[in-house]
Amino acid sequence: MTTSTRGVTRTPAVLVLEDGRIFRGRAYGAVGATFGEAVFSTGMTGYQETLTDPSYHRQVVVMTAPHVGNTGVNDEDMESKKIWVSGYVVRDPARVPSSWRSTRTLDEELAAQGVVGISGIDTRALTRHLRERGAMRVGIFSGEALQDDAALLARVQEAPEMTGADLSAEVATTEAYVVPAIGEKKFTVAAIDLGIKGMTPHRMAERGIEVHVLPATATVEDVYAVNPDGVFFSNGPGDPATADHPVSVMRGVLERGTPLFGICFGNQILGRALGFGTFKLKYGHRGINQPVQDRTTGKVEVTAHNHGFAVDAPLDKVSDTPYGRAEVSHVCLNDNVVEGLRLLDKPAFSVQYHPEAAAGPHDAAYLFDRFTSLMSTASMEGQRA
Ligand SMILES: NC(=O)CC[C@H](N)C(=O)O
Repeated sequence: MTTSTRGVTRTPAVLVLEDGRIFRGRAYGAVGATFGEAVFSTGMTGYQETLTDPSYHRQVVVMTAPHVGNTGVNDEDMESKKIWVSGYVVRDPARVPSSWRSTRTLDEELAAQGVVGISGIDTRALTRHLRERGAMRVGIFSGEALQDDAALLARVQEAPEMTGADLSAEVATTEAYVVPAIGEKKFTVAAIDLGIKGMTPHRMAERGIEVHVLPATATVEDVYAVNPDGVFFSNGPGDPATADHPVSVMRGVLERGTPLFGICFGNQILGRALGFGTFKLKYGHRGINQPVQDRTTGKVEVTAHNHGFAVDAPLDKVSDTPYGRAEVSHVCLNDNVVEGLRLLDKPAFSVQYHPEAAAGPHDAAYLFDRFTSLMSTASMEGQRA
């Protein structure tokens, strides 16, 4: 038996960073070898939502919270059908989960899904290292995958980098599907799935929106075939610089002036569609307590984040774009990173963070209401025309 149902195992494991720093611990979840980009998340709760967020595809997530797995795993909090992180790093796994909703331990779930992890390492030291040196490639090795350190390091250095990675098609649906409105149907939205989280269509459905989730490969014609009142671009993994197809679809939507909303990858795509660049942050934002200011109201909200890239747009001026004037609507108060964009002459906006709040605070839920009111206004104008 190489893993234990109680999160405690004596099977040695090693975490090797691409710059040669090594941490030794114990296997957690599946035993074997895995690779990805090492990133840290500061969320103290919500690990199940983090693990199943498709935006974490090809990332090895380091939890800064020292005790992980306390509430076990249930069937309700999944953001997608499976765990997407490529590896998981925790300090001290819970030995006995305690929640009335829990049906199994986190360790069992990781093992059942073949997700290689490591526990018993100094996650604070690892996080400080990533904060100083930046997110970088990493490997976790246990069981038969253990070799001498130099051989493991060579394997890590051969793994693909996140910069330049085009990953949406690896996580998105291949078939369109519909999430029905809850209660009276008021609007139809075409949602481009670049790695969508389950809570996002749900938040729209709660507001009377019927959501047609379309594959990442959907064309402008596919979008308008559902006769949408609004178009949504989802979160997703990878480097936004590679997302040429969604950028061209979004430009088609902007040309027609249909109400448009984007979250995270969707914000980066709006940035690119408007002609701004995107860049890789040194170590990104991942957690559920990031302060963001909505510059349109001055209010500060506490928000959920998971992004490693950001839009490069001027904070202090309105920009002229091919689709009219645009401005930075939201900014992160920790580091002044662009957290939202809006057009002044068209009903289009986006945020870099996660108003669907899975997991996370609900401060930003008003953004779904903003999208709904853009659709209401557009439909009233349509009736007047
Ligand atoms: N959650 C997301 O949509 C992440 C977007 C992008 N992959 C990034 O890391 O910045």
